Amino acid sequence: MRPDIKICGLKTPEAVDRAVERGATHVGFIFFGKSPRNIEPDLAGVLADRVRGRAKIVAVTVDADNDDLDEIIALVRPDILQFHGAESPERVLTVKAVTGLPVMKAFSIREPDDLKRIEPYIGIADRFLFDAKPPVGSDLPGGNGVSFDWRVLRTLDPNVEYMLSGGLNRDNIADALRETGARGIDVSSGVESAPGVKDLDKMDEFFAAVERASVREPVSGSAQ
Ligand SMILES: O=C(O)c1ccccc1NCC(=O)[C@H](O)[C@H](O)COP(=O)(O)O
Repeated sequence: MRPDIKICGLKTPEAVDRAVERGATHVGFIFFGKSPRNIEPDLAGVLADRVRGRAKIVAVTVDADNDDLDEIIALVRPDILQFHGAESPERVLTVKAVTGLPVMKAFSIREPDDLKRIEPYIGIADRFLFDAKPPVGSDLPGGNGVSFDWRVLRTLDPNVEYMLSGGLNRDNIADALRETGARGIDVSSGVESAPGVKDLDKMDEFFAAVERASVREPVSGSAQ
């Protein structure tokens, strides 16, 4: 089955349009000043309006305070909040209660023990996003274009809903899907020509690779 596909860090109408034309189920906008993908909420709102109703609008923040979240929600009207910082389960619960929006909570993963950190969020976060640990010296908690060892997810409860993220690209997405069976995938650097610059051809190639991988997918567990 084709996974949900989130294209993250969009900044231009061309990139937003292409992502959704090619079948992105989610489009992500980054609100983090140090990121080359940072976008002002008013521009993100304009871009979101181009595809509203055709793809889920995801607002990505890092330990954002209430004022920043209020502004983003008012101007972007996201369908989902992605928390990519150290937001506590209590913070996730409070934001969900106040805003009525679902929250996808990101975790950086390197080894099996890292998965234990999701436990307090089960039943609270609506979905998880598993990303790689940032390289030493990186200013960014995400969008670093590095992968983690997907075999770590072998021990994960199959009922846990997550998006696989971190260093995905046209060349490794088939292996990633085969190894994890992820029902959602997320990409940023892998469809860029430079940090923060989406490459429409790379985006096309990524979607084509996902299609090929989804067609080849074995029908394990099926009687037919
Ligand atoms: O992408 C960023 O610049 C970013 C900055 C701060 C917090 C989160 C960020 N990205 C979040 C995402 O969902 C990315 O798509 C994810 O980390 C994967 O990125 P990549 O490894 O570049 O595909």
